[in-house]
Amino acid sequence: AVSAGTDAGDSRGFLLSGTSTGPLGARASYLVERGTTLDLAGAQRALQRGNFRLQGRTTAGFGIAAPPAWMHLELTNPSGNPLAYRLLIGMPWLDSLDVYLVHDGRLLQSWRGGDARPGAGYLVPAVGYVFPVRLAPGRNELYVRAYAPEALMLPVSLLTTGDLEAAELGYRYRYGALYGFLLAFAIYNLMLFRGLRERAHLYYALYVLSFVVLSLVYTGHGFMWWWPQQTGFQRNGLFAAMIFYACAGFAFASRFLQLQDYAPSLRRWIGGLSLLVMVSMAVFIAAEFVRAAVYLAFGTFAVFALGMVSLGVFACRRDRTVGHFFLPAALCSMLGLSIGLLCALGLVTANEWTIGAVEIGMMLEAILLSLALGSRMRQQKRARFRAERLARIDGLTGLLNRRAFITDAAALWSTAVRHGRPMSLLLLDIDFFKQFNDRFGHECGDRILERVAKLLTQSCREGDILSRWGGEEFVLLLPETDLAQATVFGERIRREIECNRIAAGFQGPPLTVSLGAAQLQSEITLNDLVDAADQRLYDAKRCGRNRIVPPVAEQVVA
Ligand SMILES: Nc1nc2c(ncn2[C@@H]2O[C@H](COP(=O)(O)OP(=O)(O)OP(=O)(O)O)[C@@H](O)[C@H]2O)c(=O)[nH]1
Repeated sequence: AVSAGTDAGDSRGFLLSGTSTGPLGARASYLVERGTTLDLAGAQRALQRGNFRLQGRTTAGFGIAAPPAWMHLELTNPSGNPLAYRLLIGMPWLDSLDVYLVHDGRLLQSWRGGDARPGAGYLVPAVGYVFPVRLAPGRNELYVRAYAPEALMLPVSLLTTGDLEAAELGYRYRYGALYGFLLAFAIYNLMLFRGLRERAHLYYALYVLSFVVLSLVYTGHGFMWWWPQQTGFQRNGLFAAMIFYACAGFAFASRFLQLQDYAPSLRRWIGGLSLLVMVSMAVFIAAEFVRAAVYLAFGTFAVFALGMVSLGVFACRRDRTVGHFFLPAALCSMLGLSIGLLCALGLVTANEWTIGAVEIGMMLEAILLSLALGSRMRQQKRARFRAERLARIDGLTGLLNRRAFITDAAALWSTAVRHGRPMSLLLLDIDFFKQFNDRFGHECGDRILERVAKLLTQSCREGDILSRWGGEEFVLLLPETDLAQATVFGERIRREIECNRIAAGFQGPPLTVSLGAAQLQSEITLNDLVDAADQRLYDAKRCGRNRIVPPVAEQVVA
């Protein structure tokens, strides 16, 4: 939205044409205020003495924890009429900003801005400080004194009202999208944490939210809209959010990369250092050690940028699948963060893209991590499903175990009781299994159990519940089956096992089974039904084995 104006001035001045100028940093000269504080007259004298220096960059940078700096810019209006412009100092986190417009050596107007002063005068969030200047015909001079203890840069340009509005609109869309996306992502992770109780989601939500707070502070959105009078909060909020962002990021990385499984001491170190950094920052803020807070915040950021990528590499080297998702995501955000840091240190020229690199990196990271979290969730779901399945299954026969039987039977039980439907239970026990085991060995015993299980599975109808009750005992719950039908079914099984030569291959007597059958009666529990069948199984054993009780002929009396 910004076009370069006509430049026919000398290396320090700028000839205005009425259109927007590009960044004017290379046209201005600068003086860093060391020791004594200068007022306008002092700055003018320093200029005359030749103490102002060119930086030769489109945007001047003074690094972190820098003292206040002065800028002087000559603007020549060659037309016969005043030119109205918006002077844009594109740095929303300046603590103090004094702008003086001098014409023919006379002060025409001055403005005061900066977020160390209550009220958000002249601040346009994300865009910077905007002053309405009228540049009279002839030679105008701008003197700007700026101070930002965190990181000082001075992106200066003159915009027409239309170009400024277009730029503002662009920023509004950009931050609307950024905050909307990140907040939705944070809420999504908080909900996942609530449902799954997995702390990686909580830490990620905190990490994203602290970035949003950090961005609200440094773009001035928070100061403009929510806390225009709280200058202390504006300054300390930045330091606190920087530290919290890094610590939440490390906590998330430790958890997400499951460091506790293969690098528990590294995890403890990260936790300990994070705590130390947070406590130190709290002390610096309370004691108003601003320089110490600045160094700690930026130092932590640098360690964070390196640390996140190193953790990703470490996890990949340990063959952790999550590392392969994490590393590219961390690379995106850390690249953005590093560009932002270099920009703050004055090592990279500040512009819309270098200052916004952190946000772009953060968006990319969130997108990549949402894929990673999704895949991790899928993996965990599969593992949980496997574990749940294994917990229900008898390892030898592959049938349901006793616990799973009781759970599954409960559902059928209540339906049968509610609707007065018949239901029966068969308890089956292999005869003389001990002898068989003793004679042919435990291994052969196992094979027999597997074969009996297979035969029972093939004999069952859909809807029956078959389970290994324990040892060489099996149970069958038969819905929609009365006692007569159950005993017929049980008898068929008994005969099949007897004739099927289950124990073929072993030179021994044919394998037989005994069964007890019982039918659901009103007012009894599943336990009662099992007990009744067990009693009959005992009777079957007592009466010589290889039979079902009640026998098929007695169905009517049961
Ligand atoms: N191979 C094998 N044997 C098992 C398993 N579970 C239990 N057993 C054996 O099954 C045998 C059951 O013996 P008992 O309870 O005396 O019953 P039985 O020999 O079948 O005699 P009756 O039931 O009275 O006909 C024991 O020797 C157990 O060690 C298993 O998973 N594999």
